[in-house]
Order: sequence, then C-alpha cells, then structure tokens
Amino acid sequence: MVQPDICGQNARVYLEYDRAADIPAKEDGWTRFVCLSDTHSTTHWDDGGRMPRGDVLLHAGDLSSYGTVWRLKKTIDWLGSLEGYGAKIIIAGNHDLWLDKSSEELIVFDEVERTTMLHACQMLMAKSRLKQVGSTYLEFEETTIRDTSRLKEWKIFGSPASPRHSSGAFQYGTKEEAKEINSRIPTHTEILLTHTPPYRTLDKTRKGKYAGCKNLEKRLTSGELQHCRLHVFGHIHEAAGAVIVKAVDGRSERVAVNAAMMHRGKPVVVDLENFN
Ligand SMILES: Nc1nc2c(ncn2[C@@H]2O[C@H](COP(=O)(O)O)[C@@H](O)[C@H]2O)c(=O)[nH]1
Ligand SMILES: [Mn+2]
Ligand SMILES: [Mn+2]
Repeated sequence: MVQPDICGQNARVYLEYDRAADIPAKEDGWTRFVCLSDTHSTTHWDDGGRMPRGDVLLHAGDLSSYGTVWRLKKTIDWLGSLEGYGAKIIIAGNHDLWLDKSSEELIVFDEVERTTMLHACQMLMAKSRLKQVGSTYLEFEETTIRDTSRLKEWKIFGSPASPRHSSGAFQYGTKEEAKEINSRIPTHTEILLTHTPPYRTLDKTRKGKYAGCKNLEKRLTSGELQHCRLHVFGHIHEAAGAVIVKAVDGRSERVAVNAAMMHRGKPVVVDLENFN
C-alpha cells in the first residue's frame, strides 16, 4: 500500500502509485475524488484497470483534440463506460470547439454543416443521455453530489473558460471578461472545476511562463471562495501535480490539483473528510 503524498488538515492526496490497487481504501466519513484532465480523445488510461475508483470522477476539460464531434464522442463514450464511480462530473476546455455554441471559430463552417454538427453535439451531450451513464456536464453551472454513504452533499461548480492563447473554445481576452466569468462561481462552492489554473499555482509552462488566470487567483485568495476545499484544473500539461494552498488567515485550506493526464499519465486521487 502507498502512503498519501500530501496530507492536509482534512485532506489526503495520492500522486505516486503504480497500480490503482496500491492506494488504500478511503476511510468512512471521507469522500474520494479521482481527478483527471486533458485526455484529448485518448482512452487507454484505464486499460488493465489502472484507474483508481472513487465516489466522484472529475474531468477538467480538453476532453477532445481539435473539438470535432466524433472525437468528443470518443471521450464521452469512454467516460460513460467507466464503472465504479458514484458520479462523473465533466467540463470542456479550449479544445472542445463544438461545445462552445457561440465560438466565432464556428463561423468558418457553412450554415448547413454548422447546424448539423451543433445538433449532433446537442444529442451527444443531452443531459438525459449522460445521466444514463452517470455523467454530468457543467458549463458555467453547479450541481450537487453525495458521497457513497450519502451523508455529505458537495456543491460543485464547473467552468470551461481559459485566458486566450491562440484560438479555441471558451476563451476570454480581457480583464473585464475574466472578471465577469469568474464572478459566476457561487461563494458556497466546495469543489471547483475549471479548465485554467489560477495564476502561479501549477501553471508554469516549460518556457517558464505562468499562464494561469490572474482574476481567478484573485477571486480564490480574496476569501470570497473560502468554502472551496478542492480546485481541479488542467490546461498547462507540463505543470501537472497537486499542492495544498492555505488561506491568508490560516483557518482554511484547499487542495489545488492540475490533473493533466497527457503529462502524468494517471489520475490524482484526493480524499476529503466530510464536514459542512
Ligand atoms: N504560454 C502559454 N502556453 C500555453 C497557454 N495555454 C496553453 N499553453 C501551452 O500549450 C500546451 C497545451 O495546451 P492545450 O490547451 O492546447 O492542450 C500547454 O501544456 C502549454 O504548454 C497559455 O495561455 N500560455
Ligand atoms: Mn490540453
Ligand atoms: Mn487546454
């Protein structure tokens, strides 16, 4: 059995393990989150049962590469096929073009193709269809889930947005846009799922640039999101990992996870003790 790589006041994080079975079972009164991101239409991650199971599977976007509907379908079908999770919560990222209905990039397609593809995407992501395979897609919205004991209810918010970097879906270019987008995160959020990292947390590119969102960082450190105990993101593949971030007053802390699979190759497992 492996030991947690990081321990917080009420959190345990598993990063380094060879086999899913090496991670000890979660304790009673805790919720296990299995975090992944940036799978980009690749679906081999669970071959041989390598992915740990848990109460909640969280996917922080870049579900597909190049955003075509068939590539998106590959990921949605794969996630749907995974068993052993009480809930699966997913968001989009900048690659998931056809999920961003208002993207200016869709204008290059002619009207018939655009309408056909948007309809196919709508069918693929229909809430009722996803519900049948235990998945919930969040696009600037929240949901609640319960751990397997059903005693604790977690409030989860998901945002696919990221700062503009070349072209892509759900990107914002100005400080004002960033502020408006991040203001949509409710103050009672306990689990936050965003595609972008916050500025200076697991967001350093291989060229040494901190590419995370400055406004998101400001919102998180302002104290307004003091109930947030887990923040899962991806996007900057090479910065994958996890850290514990303490509030300035030292009274609360959150686990920050960059769950980019393209870099780590396995999910980050986070156990949180249940309390309200
Ligand atoms: N300097 C920046 N590099 C960025 C930014 N966003 C992404 N990236 C780099 O691209 C890869 C892949 O990202 P993806 O969204 O195309 O999958 C990422 O790992 C970074 O190296 C950015 O805003 N600034
Ligand atoms: Mn990516
Ligand atoms: Mn991305």
